[in-house]
Amino acid sequence: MDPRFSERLRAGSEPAWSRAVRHRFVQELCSGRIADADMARYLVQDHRFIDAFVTLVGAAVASADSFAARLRLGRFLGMVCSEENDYFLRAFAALGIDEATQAAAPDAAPTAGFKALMREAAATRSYAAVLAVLNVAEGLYLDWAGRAPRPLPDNFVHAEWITLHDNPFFREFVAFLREELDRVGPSEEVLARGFFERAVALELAFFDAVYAEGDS
Ligand SMILES: Cc1ncc(C[n+]2csc(CCO)c2C)c(N)n1
Repeated sequence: MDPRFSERLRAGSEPAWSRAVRHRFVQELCSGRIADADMARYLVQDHRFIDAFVTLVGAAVASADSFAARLRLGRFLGMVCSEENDYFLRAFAALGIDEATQAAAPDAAPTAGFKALMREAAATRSYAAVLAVLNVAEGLYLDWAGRAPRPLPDNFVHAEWITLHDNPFFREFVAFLREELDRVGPSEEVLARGFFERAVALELAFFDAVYAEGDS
């Protein structure tokens, strides 16, 4: 039997998907051994990612083909704009990163690439294209967070970044995103596959950039 559409896209994105899920950043985060400077560099870039991501979820709300999907995406959007942003503020305070330090860091190349990809997907006005990028941004994070060994690290900066991406609400949301992509993706296969593969490559590059010399 053919695997579901979302799984065919995921399998087609290998080996990049698995390299991202097993990345050094993920290993060091989940063991609590990541250097503060590396975690700080990641979070400053990721906070910029979330800004563009909110635009993308807004595009999903606008392009969804049912009221039920719009409600679900809208509830998720509320969570990202409240609890998740609150984590960043507490983590920045704990790591001693003030607003000036955040503002001084330029976008790393993968951050700029992601912003452009999310804007491009939103501009297609295609629910399938938006879902392809969302499935990567959410599904890949659930995949690594769901494998994190227990107990979680003591430091809340590490532990909460894992539980934000591995909790019942998030699992259900990722399952919903996959069902939606399975339903609307096949009729726009080339478009969906293109966005999916570019997003996986950027996730891997985003993790690599944490350790890139001379990059901020
Ligand atoms: C580069 C990058 N890719 C994906 C995510 C995952 N992510 C972004 S917003 C969001 C919603 C709820 O947590 C999730 C899972 C990330 N943080 N950074």
